[in-house]
Amino acid sequence: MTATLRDLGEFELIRAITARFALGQDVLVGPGDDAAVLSAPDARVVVTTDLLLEGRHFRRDWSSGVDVGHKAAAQNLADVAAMGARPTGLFVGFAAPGDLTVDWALALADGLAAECARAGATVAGGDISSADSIMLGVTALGDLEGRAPVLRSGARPGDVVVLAGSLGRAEAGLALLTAGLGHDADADADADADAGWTGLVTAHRRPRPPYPLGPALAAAGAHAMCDVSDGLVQDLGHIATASGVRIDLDLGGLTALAAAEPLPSAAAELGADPLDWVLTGGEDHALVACLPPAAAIPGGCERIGLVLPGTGVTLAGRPTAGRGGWNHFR
Ligand SMILES: Nc1ncnc2c1ncn2[C@@H]1O[C@H](COP(=O)(O)OP(=O)(O)OP(=O)(O)O)[C@@H](O)[C@H]1O
Ligand SMILES: Cc1ncc(C[n+]2csc(CCOP(=O)(O)O)c2C)c(N)n1
Ligand SMILES: [Mg+2]
Ligand SMILES: [Mg+2]
Ligand SMILES: [Mg+2]
Repeated sequence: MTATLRDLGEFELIRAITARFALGQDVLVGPGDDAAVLSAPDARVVVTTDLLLEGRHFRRDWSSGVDVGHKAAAQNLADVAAMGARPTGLFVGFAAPGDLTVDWALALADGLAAECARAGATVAGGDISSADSIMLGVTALGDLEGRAPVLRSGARPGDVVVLAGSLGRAEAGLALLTAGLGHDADADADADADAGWTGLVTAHRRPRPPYPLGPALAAAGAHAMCDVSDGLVQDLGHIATASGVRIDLDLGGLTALAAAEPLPSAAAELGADPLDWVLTGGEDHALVACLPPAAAIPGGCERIGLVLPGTGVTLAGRPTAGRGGWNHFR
């Protein structure tokens, strides 16, 4: 019989989970005391928090515990990188039903640890409770290393909009799973197994934000930056509003992204528009930044648009109305 959380009990579970987390270079006191202690030589610490709920952000029949751990960490670590900071520590609030297997909970811890390792961070603490379905509340910290934080409000007309990371792939993977396709893709698929439709499903299960490019874009002089959690048009809309500018997207560049296999073949199978996935798909956690025109674009980033006077987000000068993104209450 497989042991459940009820069998193990809260404190043995905490012991088993925290044994999976190494003490990171920035963590002076990790899990085990009333609070953690992190070093912050720069004294400017970035802090962000996000929820991840079963049924809303993931399904247990579509994602393994390791997958959910990767996703919960990535969702928060990308926000740290989007401020131009280097991720340091993660705090994980975890609630689950008592009949969840211990194996699932420890797989979650392994996924969290592995994604933290991708970003150079570690899990420094958390909390555990019981609940009717799985709920994760993750908080991430990062070090600005002496740089100024890159806000949503700093874009200026003339800036070039650049993209680091992928767009539309997680949304395509979700669409495949929803249609009952890709469900057979191995639930423990390695994040590097990114060929074909399996790679799209993997992108939904384990987003791979380009963490080092957050600090790199900040160092290159980015005026504004955010990660794409809800969809490119919607998230750039936040930059446009906060900065009081218009952002015009290049049709050619985005069409090329939508034309890159396997997006078009998956879209054809589902009767979907791959450009819609690229423009409105969330959860790839790419980084988008507005760079001054003279700045060198860091390797791994590509130009996708231009900042202009005005308001809103346009595509080759045309309104993007009707192309929105994820909204929890609509
Ligand atoms: N319940 C809340 N209380 C206080 N501040 C909040 C709350 N929810 C969101 N915010 C703040 O609003 C801002 C925007 O939050 P939002 O969650 O939209 O951004 P995000 O985390 O980058 O995106 P996403 O949640 O889609 O990944 C952030 O500064 C966040 O701290
Ligand atoms: C089972 C299941 N159904 C739907 C979705 C799609 N989805 C959920 S939340 C979100 C935006 C980002 O979340 P947040 O804004 O909370 O960070 C998206 C695109 C999913 N991932 N899993
Ligand atoms: Mg949020
Ligand atoms: Mg964000
Ligand atoms: Mg959101």
